[in-house]
Amino acid sequence: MTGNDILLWDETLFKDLSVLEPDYLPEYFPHRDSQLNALRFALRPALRGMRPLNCLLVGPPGTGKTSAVMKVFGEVGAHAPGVVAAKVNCQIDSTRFAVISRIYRQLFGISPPNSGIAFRKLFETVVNFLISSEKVLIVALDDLNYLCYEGHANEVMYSLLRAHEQYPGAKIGVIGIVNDASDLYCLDSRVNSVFLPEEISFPRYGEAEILDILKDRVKYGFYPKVISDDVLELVVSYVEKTGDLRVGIDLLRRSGFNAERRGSRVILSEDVEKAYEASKLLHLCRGINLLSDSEKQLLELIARADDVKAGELYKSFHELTQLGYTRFYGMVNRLQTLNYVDADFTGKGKRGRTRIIKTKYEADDILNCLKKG
Ligand SMILES: Nc1ncnc2c1ncn2[C@@H]1O[C@H](COP(=O)(O)OP(=O)(O)OP(=O)(O)O)[C@@H](O)[C@H]1O
Repeated sequence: MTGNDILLWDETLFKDLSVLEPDYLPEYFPHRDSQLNALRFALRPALRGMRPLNCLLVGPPGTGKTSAVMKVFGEVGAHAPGVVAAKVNCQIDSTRFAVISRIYRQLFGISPPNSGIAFRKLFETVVNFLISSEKVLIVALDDLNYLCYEGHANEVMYSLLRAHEQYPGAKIGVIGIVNDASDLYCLDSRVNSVFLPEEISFPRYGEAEILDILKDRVKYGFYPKVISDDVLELVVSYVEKTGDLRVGIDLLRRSGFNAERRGSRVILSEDVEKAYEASKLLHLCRGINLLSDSEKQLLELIARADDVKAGELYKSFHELTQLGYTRFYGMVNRLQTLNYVDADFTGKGKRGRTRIIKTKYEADDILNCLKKG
């Protein structure tokens, strides 16, 4: 190591750390042109004062769904004075009152009166504003499945989508964002018959796409020559495992901190390897956090049991939740689809083949995420 390789105490490797923050909305947003265009097309009627087409954005974590909506909302804000947009994170705001409060705050820039006001009153204030100002409202419901888990999805969707029936002249469109369309199992026919969304799919990014996107973050986030092509490729290989770009951005940030901690001017593969231990949990914990309470209980039973036979697992699950076999079976399949568990038929049971269920991650990592959630 030469003197030049050593970082002085007041020096940093980061040219602009904000570029590596999770909520940063990048200028360069490649590989999502068709999804952005589909969104723009669906929202186009709003620019002419009409209700837009509703949309459902579907794709695994970290594939750019939220960012795509924020990009298009930015365009709408800049070019369409007759349209107002609001984004609600349903993980945080999971009741009808919380959703409308969030919308209120984004429309009026102030919090609604917080004591004693009913949902109906708040909703009417929003709708009356839309009617009198002749504005169209677009609401993005991020992680919409959370409203299903909390049992509020139908009332929220119903209020927004059928507002025009009760308040003629109200024009509201909804963009739902989910990881998996089957997460919306709870929507009833009254909602489905008006939601009828344009489904826009966000597939996992491939290796070349991940590299392209991360190169841009490296260019603006770090000083030149902080990360070599080889080390960046190592980062990409880790991201490829999950397809979650958030892991990649987090990995770059943590690797930079690790190199700084060593007092080095360059990020080495050891900094990335060390950072991955923390970053990989980011993906896992976020995914686990999105599961319903019963799915979390089931995953916890599997993680605690090591390898477990399906029959035994069902017995413990039923004792814990009182849920029946059909729900259990559906949840095991979902945990398998999400890649948290293996549930293959192996060995022989007394009455035929047995299904052995085990986690695909370290049980401790899963239990840690469940504890954090
Ligand atoms: N095409 C892209 N170009 C540049 N950055 C991207 C792109 N796609 C995603 N990102 C970045 O990856 C991170 C995750 O993206 P985003 O939050 O939009 O994903 P998501 O699909 O909404 O994830 P989740 O389902 O977990 O909420 C963000 O920091 C975002 O800026």
